[in-house]
Amino acid sequence: MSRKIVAAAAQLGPIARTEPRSSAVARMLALMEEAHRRGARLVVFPELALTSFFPRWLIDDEAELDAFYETGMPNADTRPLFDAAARLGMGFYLGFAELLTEGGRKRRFNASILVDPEGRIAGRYRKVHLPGHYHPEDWRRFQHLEKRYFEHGDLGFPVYDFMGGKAGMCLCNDRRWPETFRVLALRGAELVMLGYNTPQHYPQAPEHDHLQDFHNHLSLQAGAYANGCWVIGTAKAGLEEGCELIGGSCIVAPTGEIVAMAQTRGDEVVTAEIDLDRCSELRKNIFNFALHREPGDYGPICEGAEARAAERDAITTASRFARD
Ligand SMILES: C[C@@H](NC(N)=O)C(=O)O
Repeated sequence: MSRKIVAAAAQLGPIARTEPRSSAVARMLALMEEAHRRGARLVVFPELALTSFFPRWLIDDEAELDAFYETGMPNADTRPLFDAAARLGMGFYLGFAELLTEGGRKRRFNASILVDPEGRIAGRYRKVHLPGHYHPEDWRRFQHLEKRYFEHGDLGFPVYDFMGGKAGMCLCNDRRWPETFRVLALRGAELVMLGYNTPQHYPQAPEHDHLQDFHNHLSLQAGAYANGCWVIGTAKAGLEEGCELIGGSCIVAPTGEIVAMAQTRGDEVVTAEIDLDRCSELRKNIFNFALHREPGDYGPICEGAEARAAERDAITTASRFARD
């Protein structure tokens, strides 16, 4: 049976700090309808797709911070996306900030979900590689406080049976780490979906600003090729609250070739037919893991896990939000 589906990357332009979720959702619904008109059955939205990219601000007021998070999914604001999925017979990926209370403690994650064409949640992911910093740094033009506002994702990199194939998720900075794609591929992922918010300006090395689009595509294309999987990467793009975000949303074939790419930094849909059976072109040949991979020589990749967890715990303990 053919495993071809038309898929879409649904790029969003900037979302203002005051823009209500209802407006962001209306924009996403319009993109979903457009993707549907082009025959798409799957649509990938960005990271933190419902709000402005709030880690760029130091937000001391806890209620103000909480307002950027979702405490349940679906909720009144996002219900229309789930209803549209069922009505149009389309699956989707959505990135959002997740807030839950466990054991009397607030837990915050940079999260994503997979929703199936019946409008049901079929998979969850919480961002593993959190970039940026914990303490505000005045020298920056804008902050990147993901380490302050999110815990390290506690789900690892799960893979789900989804729309006739095996699918995995990641979020933004995760794509720069080859381990993300490799772990997903070792679990059988044929399609990896991700959303991103990537500033054009990289404060620690501004001499790399002109390379941001290149590094984005380098990571996505290498991830696809070295693991023989399809990759769909979707940006929140454009000038958002004074911070320029790259676009370049794209669909990458298992050969590493970009087969569709956004041309703007605004709301834009790009589509391509993805044939999940094409993964075997790589996985049965140059990247036949069973035949050619040499895990016995990869030891250092997994060393230091306990020390790293202890470092993270120390930061979490220092967090006044976590203490509350
Ligand atoms: C800077 C960082 N942004 C993100 N949202 O993870 C990245 O693109 O790697």
